[in-house]
Amino acid sequence: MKQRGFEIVSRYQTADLTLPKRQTKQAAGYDLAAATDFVVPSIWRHHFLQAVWSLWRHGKLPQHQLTVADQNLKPVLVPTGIKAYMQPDEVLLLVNRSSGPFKRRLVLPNGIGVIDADYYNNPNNEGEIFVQLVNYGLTDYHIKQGERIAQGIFMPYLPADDEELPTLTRTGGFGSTKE
Ligand SMILES: O=c1ccn([C@H]2C[C@H](O)[C@@H](COP(=O)(O)OP(=O)(O)OP(=O)(O)O)O2)c(=O)[nH]1
Ligand SMILES: [Mg+2]
Repeated sequence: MKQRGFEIVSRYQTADLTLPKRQTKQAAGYDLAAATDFVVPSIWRHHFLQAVWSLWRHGKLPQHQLTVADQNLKPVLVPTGIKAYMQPDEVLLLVNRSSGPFKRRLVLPNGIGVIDADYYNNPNNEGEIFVQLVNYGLTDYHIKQGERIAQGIFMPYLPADDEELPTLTRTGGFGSTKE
């Protein structure tokens, strides 16, 4: 019987993606790769430097520039083309590779991505896993399709005593529960 694993989402069926793999015998994490080439802009290069320039020229940061900068500082969501199925009492934790910051200056701004069991096949995006990334390096980082950008670790999770059971059905991710 199928317990847990990965599948390719429909929109990438013809894109020649490979399913996440563990690299060594006792590796805990299944490496997830980018489904497309993707540029992760450096936060400094485009925004911080512009702000310093503006401060130097005008002695202040105009509000419109702050608004634009804030929008542009939003993390990118890198598609993996992969969805994960698992048991109802399991979760897939999405964590950075240690080489993320070390070699690429890439971090997951959410720390750990929580991929819930009920995200799988949700009606909004089929449960495709996205990796949120921020590039704190000085230059833009060009991810190549197939480059491993994060790893997923399957874990069991525990419910609290006497909880009021949730009734909501997941329809998507990234704030789909409206808060
Ligand atoms: O790095 C991530 C984190 C989450 N997700 C997906 C899977 C997860 O099941 C869903 C919701 O994640 P989470 O509960 O952490 O985010 P939220 O802001 O609470 O969104 P929601 O209101 O949809 O629960 O988004 C990803 O694809 N990548
Ligand atoms: Mg949530």
